[in-house]
Amino acid sequence: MGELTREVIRSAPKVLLHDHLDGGLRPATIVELAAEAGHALPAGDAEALGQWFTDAADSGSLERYLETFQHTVAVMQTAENLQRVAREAVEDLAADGVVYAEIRYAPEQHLEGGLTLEEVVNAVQAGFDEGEALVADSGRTIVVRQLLTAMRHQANSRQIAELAVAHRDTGAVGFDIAGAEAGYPPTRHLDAFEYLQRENAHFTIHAGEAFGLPSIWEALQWCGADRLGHGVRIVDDITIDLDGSARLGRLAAYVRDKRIPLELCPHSNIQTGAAASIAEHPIGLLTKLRFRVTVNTDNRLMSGTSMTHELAALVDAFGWGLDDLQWVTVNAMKSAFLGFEHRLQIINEVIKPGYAALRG
Ligand SMILES: O=c1[nH]cnc2c1ncn2[C@H]1C[C@H](O)[C@@H](CO)O1
Ligand SMILES: [Zn+2]
Repeated sequence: MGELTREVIRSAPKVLLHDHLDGGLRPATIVELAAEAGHALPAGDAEALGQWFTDAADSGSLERYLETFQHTVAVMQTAENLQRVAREAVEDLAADGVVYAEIRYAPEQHLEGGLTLEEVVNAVQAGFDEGEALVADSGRTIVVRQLLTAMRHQANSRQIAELAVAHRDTGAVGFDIAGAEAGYPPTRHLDAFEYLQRENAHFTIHAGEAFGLPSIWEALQWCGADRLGHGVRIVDDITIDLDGSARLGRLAAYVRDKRIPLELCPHSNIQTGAAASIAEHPIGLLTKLRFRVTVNTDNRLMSGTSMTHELAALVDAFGWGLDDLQWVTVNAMKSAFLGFEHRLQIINEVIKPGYAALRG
């Protein structure tokens, strides 16, 4: 589709469900805050630092990818810095045409400067509020909510789940677990997930990224996840016959039948070795098979990406058009943890009119 230039994709309304706050800082902000905090960086200027992050994250291993976060988390240890990073994330997403975003981070990783968990969540919320207001002043609109993540190798998930429930009416719409997947199955945190279910709360689980079907199965059938963070390895349960037809195993059929949202993050998967290239990424197959596909950035800094960049790559690789972009956007909005009426309002008043205007 010739008319789908980057500028058209940028101006199209987009919805982002899987974006890490500590994976999306501006390199210039890290340089400035690291100097103040006395934190040594692997590169001295913003451009070189941005390049260092994408190179270092490009290792083919999730564990090595995650090591780079030490340099972002190090500058997110005061309320002032957290608020700034959160505000800038909202501004950057709005400038990229994102109209709704759920941004996640692990509060337990931001206590080294003496903040309490409560203060961390409040500082991030202050940044989101400030960002939304600045964006509104500039004539755009964006709605941003928090997801609180617990680290899967730690033992704080129940406490973080309680924190998410405590802030459910003040900006936090859900919970997540993240970190190295192999060796840390989601059932380690069953207590947290059962608590959330009793509280009628929403959660997603990073599963099926660096580890395959057992992780997805546990996340859904033991833990009760509403969505799958990545979930890309559900393709391991799909067989393509010689005539090209697809056969779904029981788990893949369950995921599709139940419309379980897949928070796919194509460029991140290439960096961590979960996919070889965009053209070979399972998102092509999963879209054809009508899974509940959503497109996400994961870590804009480490993956050198944006929603526009992710979608442009899919347009190039799979010939996606405006209908496909609208489909993944509506899929994502339907799958958001925001209340139903608010989701519907964004679909009907922002997304659909936005795409209609682009069709001219
Ligand atoms: O793609 C990911 N898989 C697992 N863990 C991740 C991924 N991206 C970021 N994280 C981790 C590193 C961050 O410090 C943490 C909270 O955002 O989540
Ligand atoms: Zn992630």
